Amino acid sequence: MLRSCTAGLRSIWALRGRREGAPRLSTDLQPARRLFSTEKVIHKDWALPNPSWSKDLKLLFDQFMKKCEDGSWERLPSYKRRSTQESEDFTTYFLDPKLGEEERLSQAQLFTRGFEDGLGFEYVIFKNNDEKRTVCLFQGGPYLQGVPGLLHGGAMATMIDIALGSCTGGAVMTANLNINFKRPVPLCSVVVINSQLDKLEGRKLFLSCNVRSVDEKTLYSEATGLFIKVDPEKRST
Ligand SMILES: CCCCCCCCCCCC(=O)SCCNC(=O)CCNC(=O)[C@H](O)C(C)(C)COP(=O)(O)OP(=O)(O)OC[C@H]1O[C@@H](n2cnc3c(N)ncnc32)[C@H](O)[C@@H]1OP(=O)(O)O
Repeated sequence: MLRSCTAGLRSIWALRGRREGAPRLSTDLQPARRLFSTEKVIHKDWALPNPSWSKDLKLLFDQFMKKCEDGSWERLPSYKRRSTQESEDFTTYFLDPKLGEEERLSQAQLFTRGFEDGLGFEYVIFKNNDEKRTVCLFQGGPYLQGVPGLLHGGAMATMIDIALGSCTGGAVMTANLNINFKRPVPLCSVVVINSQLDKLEGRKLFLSCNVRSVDEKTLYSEATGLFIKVDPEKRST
């Protein structure tokens, strides 16, 4: 496991070296990743393959892309910043314009997308709207280490939070997250997070998920979460 991780790292460092002095998104290195405007970093879709993705991750990605062809599944794009509408929902709720926070937050970005390719969180989420469930394919890179050779539990919790959140749609906050860590996850391995919406009660969304190995033989974690739709009539701060 560590050998394959080292090999992966070597290719990551090689890519980093090649990138020095060049624009971060030179198209020869990341042909599959799209740019939607001249504001490169902001609008890049990160939920697409890059050279750090392992064979397992690419294979699963291709399988799910096939499932998207009949419209039953969709791949969720992922940006460093939320869409304008989502940001507006949250900004209205959380930020006091009098405090000038908008300027301070102009550099804010989703922390799972703040790592160089392959070093942190590599993931893509597919959603089945009819079945109210998502599948998240996640490869945790070497900067997410906890116990030597293993993925940090906090990194796993982060991905579980995002995976559960992806089942909700709209502006929600995590109110409660309960995780049972059953087996440690090897660093640089690929896991599959199956999440579903179990119950909707007013503004409360009850969700659950499990985290398994690619061959489904190992159950790494199980979790439940309570998410609350933000109330536009309320301010939290
Ligand atoms: C690829 C794209 C995907 C992208 C998807 C990305 C998803 C990313 C997800 C990341 C999300 C985060 O990290 S969020 C960051 C971590 N979370 C937070 O910081 C949340 C902090 N807490 C809060 O702001 C607040 O407590 C809220 C918003 C959760 C709830 O406040 P509120 O709106 O005033 O609601 P409130 O009236 O208190 O509660 C509403 C109902 O919920 C119940 N309730 C509230 N909290 C709890 C609780 N912990 N446990 C049980 N029940 C609770 C209340 O009893 C009530 O039930 P009843 O009386 O109606 O029956």
